[in-house]
Amino acid sequence: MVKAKIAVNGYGTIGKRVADAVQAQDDMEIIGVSKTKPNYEAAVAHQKGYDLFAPASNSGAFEKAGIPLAGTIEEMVEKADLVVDCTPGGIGEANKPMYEKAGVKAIWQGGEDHELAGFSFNAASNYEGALGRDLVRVVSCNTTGLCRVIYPIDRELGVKKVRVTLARRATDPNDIKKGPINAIVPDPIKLPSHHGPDIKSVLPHINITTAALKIPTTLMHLHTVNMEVNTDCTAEDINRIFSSQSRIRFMSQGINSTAEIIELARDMGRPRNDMWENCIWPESITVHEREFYFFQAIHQESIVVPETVDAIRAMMELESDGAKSIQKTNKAIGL
Ligand SMILES: NC(=O)C1=CN([C@@H]2O[C@H](COP(=O)(O)OP(=O)(O)OC[C@H]3O[C@@H](n4cnc5c(N)ncnc54)[C@H](O)[C@@H]3O)[C@@H](O)[C@H]2O)C=CC1
Ligand SMILES: O=C(OP(=O)(O)O)[C@H](O)COP(=O)(O)O
Repeated sequence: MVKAKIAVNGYGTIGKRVADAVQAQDDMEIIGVSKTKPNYEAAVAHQKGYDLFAPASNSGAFEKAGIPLAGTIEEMVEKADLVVDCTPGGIGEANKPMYEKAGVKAIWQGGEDHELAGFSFNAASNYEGALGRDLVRVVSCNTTGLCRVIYPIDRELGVKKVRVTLARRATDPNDIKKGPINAIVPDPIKLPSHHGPDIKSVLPHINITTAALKIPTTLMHLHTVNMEVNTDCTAEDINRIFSSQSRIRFMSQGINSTAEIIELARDMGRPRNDMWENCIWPESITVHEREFYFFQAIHQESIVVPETVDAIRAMMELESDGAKSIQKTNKAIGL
């Protein structure tokens, strides 16, 4: 089988995980990853066998550091069928002309606006809409986590409205630049947070409002979700619907915190302690009339990774059935 040629532009928190997940599939392969600076991540990418590309202006720094380059970012893009842009939020937009010039398909992550790609993706919610597309945005980690629960509930019970409060991790574990250290920050102060409008970019008919806070932790986000549905239901019904989703995992056996979820991922031998699934506490599912509540935790560093693989498969038309792609992706990465 000829594999789809995938490049990762921006080998950071998301990019390195996307590269490994793509490489684990049998219908796509990584032809290169890019770094701007010759740091430890660049060295590890090289050790792993990835061809490394960098801006032409920085090639001297790589040479000095003894990290071999395979070429410039432009040359990497030319070689690819599809580029996954994993540069920091707001940076990826400037790369659009380069992708268009090379005639390659492109995926951006949730730090970019919906309008950049014109199509926002979540595998369970709208896989078929991405078939054959040239440009797609995979929505952010929190938005992905919300789409995964809203879509199946809407399909089975009809969603009347959703209200979510998100406690967002302040920054990623490797990031020494950002805080807060000793504060809880309404972020943004003006409601709604971007997550509600982003959900509507995937599921336009959902009535949703979101409020978000940043808290001094790096491990995971935690959502308090409140949904009103159009059909009478019990906690068992909600539990059954969530149980049918392969990317939802129930938390039990003494797991009462995000810290223990990460320890579980470590104990399971997950790469980089990644928890690709939404982590829902079934005990928290509480139904009152047609309204219910629950808590879920979201591992921000990894949740969008399987979705990105599915987005590639849809755009490259390697599989027309979303459910089959989800299954294939899960199996290859060990989910
Ligand atoms: N970290 C997270 O929790 C999540 C991030 N996202 C989104 O994923 C995207 C990437 O975020 P992260 O991986 O966290 O960022 P990051 O800062 O960890 O990694 C970005 C990488 O891009 C490189 N880079 C910077 N400028 C570049 C340029 N002009 N050309 C090529 N490479 C460049 C950096 O050196 C770094 O290796 C953003 O849109 C973000 O909003 C989505 C879900 C979760
Ligand atoms: O996509 C994410 O969060 P989000 O869904 O709250 O935008 C990631 O955790 C990145 O968030 P950041 O913009 O705080 O680094």
